[in-house]
Amino acid sequence: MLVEPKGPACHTGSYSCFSSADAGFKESEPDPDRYAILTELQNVIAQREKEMPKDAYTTYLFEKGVDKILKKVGEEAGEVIIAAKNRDPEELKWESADLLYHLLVLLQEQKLPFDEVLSVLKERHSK
Ligand SMILES: N=c1c2ncn([C@@H]3O[C@H](COP(=O)(O)OP(=O)(O)OP(=O)(O)O)[C@@H](O)[C@H]3O)c2ncn1[C@@H]1O[C@H](COP(=O)(O)O)[C@@H](O)[C@H]1O
Repeated sequence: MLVEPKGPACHTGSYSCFSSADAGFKESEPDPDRYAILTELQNVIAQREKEMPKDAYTTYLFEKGVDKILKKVGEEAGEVIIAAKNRDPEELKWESADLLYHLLVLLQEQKLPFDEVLSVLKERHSK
């Protein structure tokens, strides 16, 4: 169940009880590990491709092959476009997550390390 607080939800007056301060960070600073989920997800996807466990959705995608994965990337990109066009932030959040996941599956299928994509961004940024 999702609830949207109308004001501070924590007795400390914070927006949420789940503050980054609990993890040893100042609330004003972004958690430096906040993108670690991408690495974790990439590792799980690589593991799925190697082990192909039954009943895993990622296994299903690898079994179906590249055309299915490409179709999903296209579909999810389309859903991102629709959500943005409708100015629906909740939908946009979900569809963006779907797109990122399917993109990571595609990169794994193509044997293109996600690191190399990040390096391109870093290189562009540093110019
Ligand atoms: N992040 C995701 C993720 N995002 C989206 N999806 C799946 O992508 C699908 C998108 O929904 P759709 O309605 O478009 O597709 P569908 O009708 O279910 O399937 P299709 O027949 O269209 O392919 C859903 O089945 C979602 O479960 C994901 N499936 C898995 N993960 C993560 O991948 C990791 C490995 O998951 P498993 O492979 O399932 O163990 C775990 O960390 C998961 O949380």
